[in-house]
Order: sequence, then C-alpha cells, then structure tokens
Amino acid sequence: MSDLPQTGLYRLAETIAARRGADPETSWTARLLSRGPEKCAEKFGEEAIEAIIEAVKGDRERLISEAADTLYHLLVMLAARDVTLIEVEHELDRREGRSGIEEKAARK
Ligand SMILES: N=c1c2ncn([C@@H]3O[C@H](COP(=O)(O)OP(=O)(O)OP(=O)(O)O)[C@@H](O)[C@H]3O)c2ncn1[C@@H]1O[C@H](COP(=O)(O)O)[C@@H](O)[C@H]1O
Repeated sequence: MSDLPQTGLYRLAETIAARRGADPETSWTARLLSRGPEKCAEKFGEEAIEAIIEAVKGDRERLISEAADTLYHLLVMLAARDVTLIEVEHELDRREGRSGIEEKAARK
C-alpha cells in the first residue's frame, strides 16, 4: 500500500506510473507514453480543447466526461516528463491562501 493520499486521482496516477513499459497493444497509457512527451502533450491539448468546447456549450454531462479525459491526459503528460502528482500538489499547497489578484499585483 502506498503512502500517497488514496483519492481516485492518486490511484489513477499510480496506475499510469505502473503502465510504463507495459504492452502498448493492451494499454492505452503505455501506447501514449511510448510515443514520447510531445505526443502526450498534443493529446492533452486536444482533450483540453474538447473540454473547453463543452464548457462553452454548457452541456454538463459532456463537460464532466471531457474533464475526466483531460485530467487523465494531464497525468499522462506529467508522467512522460517524470513529474508526479504530489509535486503538483506541493506547488498548489505553496500557493494556498494567496489570492491570484495579490500574486498578480506582486509580479508588477
Ligand atoms: N482514464 C482513462 C482514460 N480516459 C480516456 N482514455 C482513453 O484515451 C483515448 C483517447 O481518446 P480519444 O477521444 O482521443 O480517442 P481516439 O480513439 O484516440 O480518437 P482520435 O484521436 O482517433 O479521434 C481513448 O482510447 C480513451 O479510452 C483513457 N484510458 C485510460 N484511462 C485510465 O487509465 C487506466 C489504465 O488504462 P490502460 O493503460 O489502457 O490499461 C484505466 O484503467 C483507466 O482508469
């Protein structure tokens, strides 16, 4: 049992990590990873655009489905560059409590 938080997103990230080197004939994740980080990034971009389209249209069910595709492909893209979900979460933790308005003002 891993000591990572046991949310669905972490379980998915662990499944994706475990698919490295799996058979691309039987695993979609292995197939994507075998095609390299650029392909994974391209696929993430496509899925994000599909989610954007559903958000603009306002179809809730389609948006939920495309958001799930987008999150999956985001995790694959991160795995392709050896970035873990916990590292992204640490970055979010670092930002916690600091408003985006305040952060933007500090950049000027
Ligand atoms: N969450 C997902 C997930 N979301 C989407 N996809 C796949 O992502 C693929 C891309 O979808 P597209 O709409 O782009 O389909 P496409 O056939 O490529 O379309 P075109 O680009 O050809 O138009 C589809 O084949 C989906 O099945 C996913 N494949 C896997 N997972 C998770 O990953 C786990 C491991 O999967 P495998 O690596 O396949 O064992 C699974 O148990 C799931 O939990």
